Amino acid sequence: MAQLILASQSPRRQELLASLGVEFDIFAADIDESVLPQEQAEAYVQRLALEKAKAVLAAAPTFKQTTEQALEQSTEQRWVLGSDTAVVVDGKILGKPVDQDDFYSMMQLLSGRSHCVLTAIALVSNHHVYSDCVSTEVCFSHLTESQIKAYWHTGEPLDKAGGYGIQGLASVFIEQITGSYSAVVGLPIHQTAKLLTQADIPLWHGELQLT
Ligand SMILES: Cc1cn([C@H]2C[C@H](O)[C@@H](COP(=O)(O)OP(=O)(O)OP(=O)(O)O)O2)c(=O)[nH]c1=O
Repeated sequence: MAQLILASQSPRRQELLASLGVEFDIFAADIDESVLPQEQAEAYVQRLALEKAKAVLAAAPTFKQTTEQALEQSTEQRWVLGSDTAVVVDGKILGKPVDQDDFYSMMQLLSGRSHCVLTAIALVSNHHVYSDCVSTEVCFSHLTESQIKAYWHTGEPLDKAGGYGIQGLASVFIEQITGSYSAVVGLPIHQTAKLLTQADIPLWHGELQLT
């Protein structure tokens, strides 16, 4: 078993973390993602990233004891990385669209203007918590009804915050971004590398030292 666990079922996060050249296991967190009353967007994504990581850390001893190899490593410090992404427009937090109507309302809100994408990361062990939150501005072109309809029918929007994937077909609608592209996709590479370095987890299979 690896020293690091990614608490995510997102294939984007898995790819982005793998690009840092770290060994990790994957264990998806199952938590309630409801927004609390009066909760601000930044506090929301930070809370969820931490809750995902802590939920998996709490479950870790159970699956750690499932193999002999794992038992050998049970004294080693284990780290869990959790992350959460939300699209924020006019203070409104957009999660994943629940259906077509929800998706249409999201696209109408995002069309022809800028919005903010917040991604929080939390790296936790039994003794430490390292965290960060990255804000990126994304500007959408004006979207027509037929473009919104065509995009819905691609099947891409459903599992993505704000109902779009900057890395996918929606890239054609994006005029400009200011901030971190990888954070919009789901995991801010630079900031994640910094947290891993704080935790003494080597990058690029041990070939890179970030100071
Ligand atoms: C805005 C945007 C979001 N997304 C994705 C990233 C996340 O996977 C998803 C936001 O939902 P999250 O709840 O942050 O993540 P998730 O449920 O997909 O995965 P997990 O909680 O297991 O880590 O939206 C893109 O892929 N591209 C984009 O441009």
